[in-house]
Amino acid sequence: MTQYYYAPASTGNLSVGFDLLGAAFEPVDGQLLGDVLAIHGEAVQSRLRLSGRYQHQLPADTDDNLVLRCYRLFQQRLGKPLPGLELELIKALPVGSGLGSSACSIVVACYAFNHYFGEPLSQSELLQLMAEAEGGVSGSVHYDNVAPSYLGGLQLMLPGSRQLCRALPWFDHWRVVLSYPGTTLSTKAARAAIPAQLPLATSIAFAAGLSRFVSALYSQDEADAMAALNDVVAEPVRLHLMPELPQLRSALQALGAAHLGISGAGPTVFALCPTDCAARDVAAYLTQHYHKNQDAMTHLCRLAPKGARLVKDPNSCN
Ligand SMILES: Nc1ncnc2c1ncn2[C@@H]1O[C@H](COP(=O)(O)OP(=O)(O)OP(=O)(O)O)[C@@H](O)[C@H]1O
Ligand SMILES: N[C@@H](CCO)C(=O)O
Repeated sequence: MTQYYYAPASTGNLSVGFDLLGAAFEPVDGQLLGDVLAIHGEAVQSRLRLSGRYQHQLPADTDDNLVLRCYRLFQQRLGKPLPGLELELIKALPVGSGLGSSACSIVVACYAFNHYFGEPLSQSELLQLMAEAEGGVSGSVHYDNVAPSYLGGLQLMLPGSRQLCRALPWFDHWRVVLSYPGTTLSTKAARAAIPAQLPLATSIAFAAGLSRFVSALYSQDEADAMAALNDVVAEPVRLHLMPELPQLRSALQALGAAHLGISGAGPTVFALCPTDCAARDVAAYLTQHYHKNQDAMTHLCRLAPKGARLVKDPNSCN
């Protein structure tokens, strides 16, 4: 019987935590915003079929698809060959979008293989495998998309600790509007814009912003958490890739958004809103002013408490 697995979209950095903070989001209307992987059965040789809204953005040769690359990596990690699989990737996240698209495929694939074969890898072994696979795409290992997509929620990376990452508190009424303009930005290219070293004043401002945000979440000081959201690391050097950001920010703040930031490496933006009403106005504005082509999409979301998991057949009506 076919098994369907799902992993949600994610926003890396969340403005104050470059490479250290990431959140999984889901539309409030109950839609799935993330990739689905179907395991239809076993075969002599693994085969991958592509479907879904953004299948046209994937490499034509499925051998280059991250799903099959992850299956090879998974077998290497186990140190033994596994049977071939009949796979289908339902690609719902645009590639190079800032929504953690490659991470989402990696997470859903690694999670599915581990579940299907009886969970031979522990949670932290699987997370490490996912981060290595993601590092192969973006040029350096970072967990801020794979961790939330795998585990759900808002995740703070803890480099050097055994736990690897920890879920942070949030505000349940916060809404996040994710808007993808339909154009592409390569994560590798956007990472090349980040300087290898930061001046001391920027390093202190970065540490201060992240600490202030995390401490405001723990003390449930909403105003302080919102005020802390200021990107001093990535936005200043990536602004030339997304020059509309300052104008969009002013317009959305006038509509009630508390913050507008770059989702991951962009070009998707995320707007944090304190109410549903403000989020609806912000979503309407972004749909009208930020969409560039037919591939564009805007979703009114909340934090996704759950990450990768088994789901029902997404094509069935019940
Ligand atoms: N299943 C897949 N999903 C996404 N990208 C894939 C997949 N398989 C192969 N790729 C390739 O991996 C690369 C992903 O590039 P990149 O890291 O810039 O995008 P991304 O992860 O979608 O970005 P972001 O994290 O900003 O959403 C592209 O070259 C793409 O063709
Ligand atoms: N932290 C990563 C996220 C990529 O989606 C970056 O900003 O490069």
